[in-house]
Amino acid sequence: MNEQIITVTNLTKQYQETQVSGISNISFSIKRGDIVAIIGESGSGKSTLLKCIYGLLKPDEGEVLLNNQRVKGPDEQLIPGNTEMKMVTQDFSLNIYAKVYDNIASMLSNTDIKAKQEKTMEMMEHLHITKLKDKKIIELSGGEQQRVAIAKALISDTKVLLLDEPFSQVDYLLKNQLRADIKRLAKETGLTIILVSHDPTDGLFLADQLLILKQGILLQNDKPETIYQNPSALYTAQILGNAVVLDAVQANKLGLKTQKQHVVFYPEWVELKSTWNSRRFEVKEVYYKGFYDELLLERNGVTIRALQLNSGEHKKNDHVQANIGRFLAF
Ligand SMILES: Nc1ncnc2c1ncn2[C@@H]1O[C@H](COP(=O)(O)OP(=O)(O)OP(=O)(O)O)[C@@H](O)[C@H]1O
Repeated sequence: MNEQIITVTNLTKQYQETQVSGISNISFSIKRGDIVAIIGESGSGKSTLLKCIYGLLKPDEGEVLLNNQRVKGPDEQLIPGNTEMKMVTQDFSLNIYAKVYDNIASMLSNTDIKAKQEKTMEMMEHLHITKLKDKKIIELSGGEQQRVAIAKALISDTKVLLLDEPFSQVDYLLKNQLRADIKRLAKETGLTIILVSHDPTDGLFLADQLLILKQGILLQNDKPETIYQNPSALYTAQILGNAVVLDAVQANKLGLKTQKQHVVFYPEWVELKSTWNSRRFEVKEVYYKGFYDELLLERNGVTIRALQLNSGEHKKNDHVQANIGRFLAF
């Protein structure tokens, strides 16, 4: 069996000829059973790419292969989309007057009623919505509706699940739970998942492969940890983490030499010491974050951020030595 389930080649879709909009010359492939996260700022082309993969939008150039078969565009078939893929959009496409159970079960055939009941109950358990079984969709919160929509997409033995902002409606606790459930489901069932998100932590937590989009261009395509540790552009570091960005003048004031325009590092790359032979910074603010503090440090009029795992160790107005162990220049 082919390891790659999806291959995207030179995919281009422009909405307007004069402006940058849509996506441009995107190529990548996806391994069967992987979770792929598409991350980028608003308007970077994430939904356009997802719709082209699903066959809802016709690309101007390039193609998408699913199991070596070209995905047909909306003008080539009666019902746009693809039967081997399921897409959960932000409007959920549920029958709002029908019950949760019926919405999910409606995806299965009636040939074996017992199997249909068992499978529906099992899927509701996976998504933690068993208690909502007899409620109508209209009576549910946004987050609950989102879980029903995912259950409905998953139950029909789909090969590829496309999720557009899957956790936008759920609270922090449930989001973590759902992310873990989706990861487990993907690994158990061999399902391939492509998700689009504003939230970089979705990609870092969930994905086997991360795609970074900027203005319709694919900037980086790699494992999340590789991209996080080695962002190829300033944009990537900013979008993925809580990166500190200094211009060359500021960097120079801290003794960070560069020929480039910007210096970038993550707060966790800054090492703190209580004694200060050199690199003496003043603690301007301490932000309590639970099991760690984020410190705002200043030296020569330049402010940086650092983490202190030993919460409370350095306090406001203290002086510390801060070594920026590693930085990148762009
Ligand atoms: N139907 C359309 N007609 C014209 N321009 C469009 C259309 N759909 C999207 N665009 C433009 O294409 C670009 C990419 O849009 P897209 O919706 O793919 O971005 P996105 O990354 O999904 O954004 P968001 O995170 O805000 O949903 C944007 O500049 C958008 O304005």
